Amino acid sequence: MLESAKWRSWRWPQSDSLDDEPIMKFTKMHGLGNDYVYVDTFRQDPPGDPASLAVILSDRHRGVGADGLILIMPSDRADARMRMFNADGSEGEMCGNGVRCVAKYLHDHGLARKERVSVETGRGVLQLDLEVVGGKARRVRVDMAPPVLDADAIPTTLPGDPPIDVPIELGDQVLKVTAVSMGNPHAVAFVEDVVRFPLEVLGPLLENHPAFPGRVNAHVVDIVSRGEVRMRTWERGSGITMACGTGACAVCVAGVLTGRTDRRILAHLPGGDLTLEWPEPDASVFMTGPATEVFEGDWPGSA
Ligand SMILES: N[C@@H](CCC[C@H](N)C(=O)O)C(=O)O
Repeated sequence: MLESAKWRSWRWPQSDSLDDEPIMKFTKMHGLGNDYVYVDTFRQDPPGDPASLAVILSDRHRGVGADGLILIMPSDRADARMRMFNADGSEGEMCGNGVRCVAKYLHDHGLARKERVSVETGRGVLQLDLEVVGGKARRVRVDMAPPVLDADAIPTTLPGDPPIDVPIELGDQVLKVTAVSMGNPHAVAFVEDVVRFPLEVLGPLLENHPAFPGRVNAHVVDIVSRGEVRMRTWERGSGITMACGTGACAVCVAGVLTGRTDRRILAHLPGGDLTLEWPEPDASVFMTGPATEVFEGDWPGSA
């Protein structure tokens, strides 16, 4: 067969397993490029196996393409409940960029048409204040609850409550990490230059380090000033992402605990900026940033 004819008769492989699936409506949203497929289970049944669905939908070549899946569900304690699944199908207790998008969805889609909404998460019920412009929520300020600093609860086997600047070995490198939980676990390392840091190599080593029995979200940070930092993230279960909201909160807390930053900071992430504030030791951390809806779709599609 001529080379050109061979290509004309070749077909993209189709996945048979999708043929009999019922149509599921979804909304693609992101906070600073940290993107998820959102499924509203107020208006349709929840998917039977959200962990497997998260893996399929997140695939950037054969799926919708996302850092994971977020279910927006009815709650008897709040305006809605959120469950989040990483791209590898593991469930995260909390997602800062995700919860801002959930609040925007509740407002813009008429499920809670008000400027203060509550969302039940693995970190408890959180309160979120919306900045509404032209009838749509654009920015959201979230009361992220106080950080968890007890090593067993983070969880980590590193010494200290919390562990502060503890050296750990990653391959042939040593990195000093501060561990904080915002409902989900974070390890923060202050480095010289976040852009030059080999996050794609050391991120997975830190995520899976034995000192973190539940794995960990890994962040590298460099200090611009006492009120401004740059950070990059390797997320547990999703790899490098453009932003991590809970991670930025953990960076704010780690900056204060290590004496490097003030209690209010502007964090520059690859996807944009977040403002973080931890007003006093036992207080909540407050996170402010944008939430964006990109498009709605059906899964599986009609092709
Ligand atoms: N992107 C998120 C965090 C998502 C969960 C995380 N990967 C985990 O497993 O804990 C954020 O914006 O906070």
